[in-house]
Amino acid sequence: MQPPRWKSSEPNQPAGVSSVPRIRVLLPLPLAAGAYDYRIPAGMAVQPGDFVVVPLGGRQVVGVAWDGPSDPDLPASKLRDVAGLLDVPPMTETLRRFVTWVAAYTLSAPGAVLRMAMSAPAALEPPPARAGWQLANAEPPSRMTPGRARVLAALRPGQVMAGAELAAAAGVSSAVVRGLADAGMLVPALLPPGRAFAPPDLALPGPVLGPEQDSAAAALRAQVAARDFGVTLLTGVTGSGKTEVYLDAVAECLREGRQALVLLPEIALSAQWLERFRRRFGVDPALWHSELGSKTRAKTWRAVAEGEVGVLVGARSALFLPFPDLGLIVVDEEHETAFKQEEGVVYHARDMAVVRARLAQATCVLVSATPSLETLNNVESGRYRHLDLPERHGAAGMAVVQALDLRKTPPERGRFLAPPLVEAIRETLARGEQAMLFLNRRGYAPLTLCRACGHRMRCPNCTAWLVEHRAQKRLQCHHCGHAEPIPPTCPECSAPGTLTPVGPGVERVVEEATALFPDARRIVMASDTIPGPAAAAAAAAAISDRQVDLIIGTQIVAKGWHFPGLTLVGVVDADLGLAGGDLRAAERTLQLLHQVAGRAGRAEAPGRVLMQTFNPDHPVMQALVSHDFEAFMHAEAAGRRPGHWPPFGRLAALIVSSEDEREADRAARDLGLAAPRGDGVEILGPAPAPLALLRGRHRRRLLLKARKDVQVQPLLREWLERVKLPNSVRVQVDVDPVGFL
Ligand SMILES: Nc1ncnc2c1ncn2[C@@H]1O[C@H](COP(=O)(O)OP(=O)(O)OP(=O)(O)O)[C@@H](O)[C@H]1O
Ligand SMILES: [Zn+2]
Repeated sequence: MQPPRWKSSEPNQPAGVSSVPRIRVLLPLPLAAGAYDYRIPAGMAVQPGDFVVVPLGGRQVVGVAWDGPSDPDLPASKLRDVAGLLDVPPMTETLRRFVTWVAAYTLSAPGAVLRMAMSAPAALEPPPARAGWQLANAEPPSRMTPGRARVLAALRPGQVMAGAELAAAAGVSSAVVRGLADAGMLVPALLPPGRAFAPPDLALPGPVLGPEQDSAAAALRAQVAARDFGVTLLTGVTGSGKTEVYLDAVAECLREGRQALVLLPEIALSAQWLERFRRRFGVDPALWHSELGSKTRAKTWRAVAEGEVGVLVGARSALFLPFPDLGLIVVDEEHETAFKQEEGVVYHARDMAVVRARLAQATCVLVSATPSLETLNNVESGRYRHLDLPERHGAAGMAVVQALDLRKTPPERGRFLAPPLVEAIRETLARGEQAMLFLNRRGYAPLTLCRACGHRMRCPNCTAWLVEHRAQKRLQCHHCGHAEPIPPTCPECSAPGTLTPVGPGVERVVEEATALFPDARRIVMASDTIPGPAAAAAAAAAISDRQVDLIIGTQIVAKGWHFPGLTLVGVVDADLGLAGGDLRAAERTLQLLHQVAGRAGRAEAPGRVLMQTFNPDHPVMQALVSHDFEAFMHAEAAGRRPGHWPPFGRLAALIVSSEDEREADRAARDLGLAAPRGDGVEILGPAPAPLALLRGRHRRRLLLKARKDVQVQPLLREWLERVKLPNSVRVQVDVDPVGFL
């Protein structure tokens, strides 16, 4: 093993009971036990943070030397040796503490969290060295051509250049370079590692900020320059320039020589954001999301660890990247549920961003036009600062929002667009402007029903209806991916041709719009038509270039798009998110509809938003019409405070699941009987989850509701320890649940 570049070669003797030097090593595996002890062999120096190779059973595993004392009762004879040290920058103490913190908060195995911080295994191997050519100290060759002379002149003594680059610099073919090597004039040499990411150009002028933007930006810059922990909520109506303002803080962070991380809820839909970044800094930021190829992942992870990445834009998992000195974390659209990870380690990236910022002595900026009640409550209690941009940038005013009462002006039979909306689209298109129709439901129809017997087509694996996708002529489950052809007869009563689609999905709206506006150039934006970042970028470009008149889509269209020609937004079913009785149903519906509405009228031409609803008097509709988000959130707070619902109390959910229904019931009952009791603690359930069957597993839920001053983690830990469950039963713990399915 070569001495690593990253440390002195002095062997260390960590505190231990015996004279045998030992160290704890955390492995990226979901082991409940946490770190294991290993012996440090003579001549090896291992410090907490070092990436090490250790034996585990019959395997060699890469882990991280961890903090804390080793187990004094473990005899030295039981210890196995650390097998090797990897040539990677060690994991910082900040990141190690973050891993430990997240594990404790979410009740996850520390190794499961560590795995998220080591999510690019290939990055732990040294980057492949590339070979190039260097001048040899040799006699000039007997045959000297002008081409050969140019090659030799292109290289300074000691300089190494790649063959292709050298040939290009000399204007010769690569055969000429090879010929010189054969003649002994050039010798192979290793190229110095190149920079994988170009540094952002801080000399480029940003936009001239308006007075309110300017004072918000100045406050953020000061916070970043203070190099101290602090959280700021940046609010402002859609189109007020929040992005431009926080990019100023990013620039300040780079000037401080620290790294900046920007979390976006859906990085695949961020083409316009990336373009803006490029304009501002002259380079692309590093990216991090689940669709990166493994090579790019490895390259990015390594470059982050080596401090070479100034700005990284990523999805929630980017929080676990090994930044050496993070100075700023921005969480854009902080209210978005996409920041909640629901599988594996269940965590909320917005909340964990605050934790990582605190551990790193960094600034955290939460950005939204419609912040969550959690965040507003933190502003109210003085924990977070608040900066607000009250107006749209430039000439644009806020769009006029109207609720369209479907009871008064219903659509024609079998249609879904009410006459006033149809008329508004017609006028908009006639003016040469763009219109958008939004329905947050994929497919053609959410339900297929037999007209003869009333049978509903359901998923065999989930508590869910099958959704018709007409283009594929299939019924699909949106939870488990089950798909089947549309049967010619009803599977229940065998009546032929009686299966009927009920309700609209976005495909059905497209069908209706096509019939109504056959000449309009349409684009459909749903996850099946916009499968990835490239498709999203192409769609955005086509809309910006005015190659499209009518945009029809699911929540993809609500994202931060800036389409100057778009003046009308029609919401096909504004009531959609209100059903279900979820704690945050109203809040979330408002946030989503506000965001869609915010796409209209962002340039000079005024915008208009029409929301089709059966509840025009609902507080959500009223808040949207009056643009009074604040009053709505006050009312929300007033509704939640007395019952100690979040953010005025704490929640944790246990989801018990098994392939065997009775086993799931038994386990849920046993957990219910063993539930913690006491002052300020309440247990709701067990009860079947709304998705009582999901991917073939029967699911039961228990909810622990506690007063704000109660620490729920120890309660949960003791609770789970009290109950012995069969291995086939899974219990998922969700601290601060966002979804209740
Ligand atoms: N000071 C400025 N000078 C020039 N252009 C600006 C300025 N501020 C904002 N803009 C432009 O106005 C548009 C809206 O700004 P931005 O996207 O930052 O707003 P936002 O508040 O983040 O919007 P949303 O919440 O809808 O995503 C963008 O095209 C942006 O480039
Ligand atoms: Zn299913």
